[in-house]
Amino acid sequence: MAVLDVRVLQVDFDGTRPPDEQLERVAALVAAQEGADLVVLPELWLHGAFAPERWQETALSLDGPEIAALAAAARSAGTHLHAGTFVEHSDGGAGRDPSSRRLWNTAVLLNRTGELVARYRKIHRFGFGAGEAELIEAGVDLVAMELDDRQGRPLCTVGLATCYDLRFPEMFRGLIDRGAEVLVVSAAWPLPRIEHWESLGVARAIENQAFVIQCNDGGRHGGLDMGGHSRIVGPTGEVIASASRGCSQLRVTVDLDAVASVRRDFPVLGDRRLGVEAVLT
Ligand SMILES: O=C(O)CCC(=O)C(=O)O
Repeated sequence: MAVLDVRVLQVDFDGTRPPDEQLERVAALVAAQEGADLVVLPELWLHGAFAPERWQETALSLDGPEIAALAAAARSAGTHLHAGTFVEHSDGGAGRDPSSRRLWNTAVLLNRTGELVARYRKIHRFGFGAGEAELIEAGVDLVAMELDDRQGRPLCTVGLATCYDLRFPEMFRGLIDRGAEVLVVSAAWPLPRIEHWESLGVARAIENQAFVIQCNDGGRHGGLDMGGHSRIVGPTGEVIASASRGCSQLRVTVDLDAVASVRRDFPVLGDRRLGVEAVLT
């Protein structure tokens, strides 16, 4: 039986803790996850989501000290780490005006030895023309990546998505077409729409017959209460584990074979009809 020991770390952010303290605290939590295959963190836990005024100042480069600290923590625990998302900058070269830097909301996946193996730049930017939609560049690439076991054998393929992406089912279809069996959603989803977070996570699991791992922020970002309710949903839509609000951790051993058996026993994915408009007209 192929299993994945998953730890979801629903960490908080309140804007008052200095970033180096926040980083140290979260890296220590990751380093404590010995025995995990995959640890997941939420969106913008270091910068603050809904705090766009902080993004230029706190933007980081993926080869900088913050990712190095998290890589050391992943290596120490011997786990893959979905490190959540960061405001990533590309400064376009020395001497360029920092206010004109390009920014992305970028998810980072590190392997068991701390090597950065995948980078996913959020494709769907939230804000309807303001905030993230105004200040952050849109990613263009879907990212699915194979994880391995402790002996280096293939374990499963994870597909990466961030927060608002959850509302766009076609993106998740693209991820399963790239082999994803486990869909990981890192988020800063606000409390007032938490029912959407829950329902959409279940919907993405059912329609794709895949595990969905949802890691939301706790605490307050930019004065907005985050909804928490991180969850792990199975490939028939069953909620395997669910957190409440605030700081919380989930630990679940997922039976990866369930994806193949659900897809074999109820093979709806084989009935997809691409180009359906053409068929209907
Ligand atoms: O879609 C939503 O309701 C929340 C999305 C969001 O907060 C985000 O992508 O940052």
